Amino acid sequence: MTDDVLEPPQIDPLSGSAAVREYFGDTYPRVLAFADMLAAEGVERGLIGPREVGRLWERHILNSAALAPYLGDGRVADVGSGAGLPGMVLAAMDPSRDYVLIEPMERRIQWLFEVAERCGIDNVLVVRGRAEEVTESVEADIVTARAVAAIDKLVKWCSPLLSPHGRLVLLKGRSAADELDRAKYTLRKQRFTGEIHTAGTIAGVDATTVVVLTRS
Ligand SMILES: C[S@@+](CC[C@H](N)C(=O)[O-])C[C@H]1O[C@@H](n2cnc3c(N)ncnc32)[C@H](O)[C@@H]1O
Repeated sequence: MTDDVLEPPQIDPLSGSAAVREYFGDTYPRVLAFADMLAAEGVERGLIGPREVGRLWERHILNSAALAPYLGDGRVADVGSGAGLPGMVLAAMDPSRDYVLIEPMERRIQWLFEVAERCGIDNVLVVRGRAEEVTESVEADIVTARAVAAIDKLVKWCSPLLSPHGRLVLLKGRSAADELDRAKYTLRKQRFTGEIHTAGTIAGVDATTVVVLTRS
């Protein structure tokens, strides 16, 4: 048996905190509705591990939100949305534009539809497929992704989805610099330049690493 099985789900102390409410402002109720649904059903539906419930805001909701300042204008497609991270969080924070959530697994697609409906996040278009299979039907100015693949692969899969001067905005861990280095031939071939940013959200929550790849 693992710790995951033995540890009961906990309530994330950040949920409902003044800092979180202030950070999300008017969009807090939509973000909260999604976070509550993920906390209530995510483990049973195989979307998150049991230990994630007690750290949902720091590790997942705020981590996803950290991408928001790097998006810029244009159409956004989130590749490999899974439980809705980061795409559903970003859509909940930004109701005035549409987000395309691309995900190949039927079970996760069903989840994303239910979240959109039950949480009133009606600015998402959920598309079933792998990124490299939907290039005929999706065009975006910005592609986001978290925990889907290494940068080299993501660029190969996602650049056909992007408009000519489009950007990839990726949540990455400490491996960001190594991944960029390993992707250098692909980046050069596809005319991307990369920047690494340290992106914070609220005080006391670890900053995360955001990689922005811009095509010239
Ligand atoms: C580890 S999960 C991460 C999910 C979510 N982005 C997150 O951070 O929690 C990876 C997700 O990418 C999806 N995926 C894998 N390969 C993909 C591809 N080629 N195109 C789109 N999605 C893909 C998987 O189905 C899965 O939902």
